Amino acid sequence: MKPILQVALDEVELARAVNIAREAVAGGADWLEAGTPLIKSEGMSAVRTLKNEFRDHVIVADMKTMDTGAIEVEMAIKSGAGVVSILGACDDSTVEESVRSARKYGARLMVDLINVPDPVARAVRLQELGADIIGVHVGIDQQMVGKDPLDILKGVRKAVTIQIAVAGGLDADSAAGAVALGADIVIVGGNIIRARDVTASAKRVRESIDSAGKHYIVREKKSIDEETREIFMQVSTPNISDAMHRAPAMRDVKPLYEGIKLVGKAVTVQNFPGDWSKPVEASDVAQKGEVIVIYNGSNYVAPWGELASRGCQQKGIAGVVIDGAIRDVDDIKRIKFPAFASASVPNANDPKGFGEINAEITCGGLRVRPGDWIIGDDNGVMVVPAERAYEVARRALEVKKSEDRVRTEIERGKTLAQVMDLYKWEKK
Ligand SMILES: O=C(CO)[C@H](O)[C@H](O)COP(=O)(O)O
Repeated sequence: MKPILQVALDEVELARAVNIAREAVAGGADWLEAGTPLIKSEGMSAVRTLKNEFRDHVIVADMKTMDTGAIEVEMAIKSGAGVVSILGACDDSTVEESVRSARKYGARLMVDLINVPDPVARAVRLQELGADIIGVHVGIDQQMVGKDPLDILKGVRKAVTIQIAVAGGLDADSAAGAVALGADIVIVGGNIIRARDVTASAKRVRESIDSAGKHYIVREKKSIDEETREIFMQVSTPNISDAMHRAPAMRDVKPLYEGIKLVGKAVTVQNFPGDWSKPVEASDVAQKGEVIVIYNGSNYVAPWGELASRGCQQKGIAGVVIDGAIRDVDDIKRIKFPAFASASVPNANDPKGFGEINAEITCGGLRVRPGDWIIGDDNGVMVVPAERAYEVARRALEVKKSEDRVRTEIERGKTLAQVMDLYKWEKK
């Protein structure tokens, strides 16, 4: 049996969802899911509209029901859903009521294991209760902190015989992995619906799952730091700011030249104006890929210049960020060493040995601790606390994906206000 490709329409605008669904169907989507955000925003009319537009496709209503199973399942089925999804975390009585309703009105019941403490035991129980499909699902917020549905799938597959659907940040590669591990249905949201070319992206997933048994190779997982760096290299500082609830960048700290992309963990320096020992000694402390971040305390005397930059470049240090002045701007530009500063002056003064390396500092108005992630580009410099780096990177990537989709719609002739339906979402 060919695996089923279910595309989750996690949109808030019905018209956009329908357009995306059309493109996804052209790429090979089998089932279309009215995602929870769409249902919350548009209600059952989302399910009704999808059914009317796509008569030959199964419409899945991702109700995420936690209580009153009978009513919610009934209303979804009567609106056109062929599959209704409820939460496995609910009470058994809610599952039983949902099963009764699904049987009565002729649809299948999917039960979603999102956030269930013991997914294997719960899956066994849900099968006993009459669920038709088990949903192995790692939610979007959980994905952002590194959880992976494929880690749960193996155990659940061994424990139940009913169909299994898998969801949670799947792309062409991991969707194939899910099929290779025994999934019958793969649910893909973001990686299809937010792609610049939805049809091409759905097609990639389609081909990948259809040949999963033959070609799938389990890839080694990268370290969190490696993955974090790779993602930060792909996103912009505006993406990161948006991902951090519009957090500010370093104030007045600007790139020395256009086109810099700086990513790395911070080695910090608290300096005193008119001294340059500690900033330059930090080049001996910093490792390959790290960023030296200096609070200099003055825009009128530079603790850093071309020679320090050359030494760092030789060692593979990613760059320097200075709240304060820099010098030798022309030479630093010529050797293309990534540098950000708030001013440039010719004078440096003397090395004296005051200050401290790897203390907590404030740079451009932001707190920076050793090991925090620093990301700089043409827009400015963002600081991401070490303990949230992976999560912020993943969220920034989601922001980028959403923007890619919005860009496509603008290129087709709409304004940003129209694409986002800004008027509807103004605060009332
Ligand atoms: O139900 C959901 C979130 O709760 C999503 O629809 C599901 O996770 C699929 O989307 P994605 O592929 O973006 O994770």
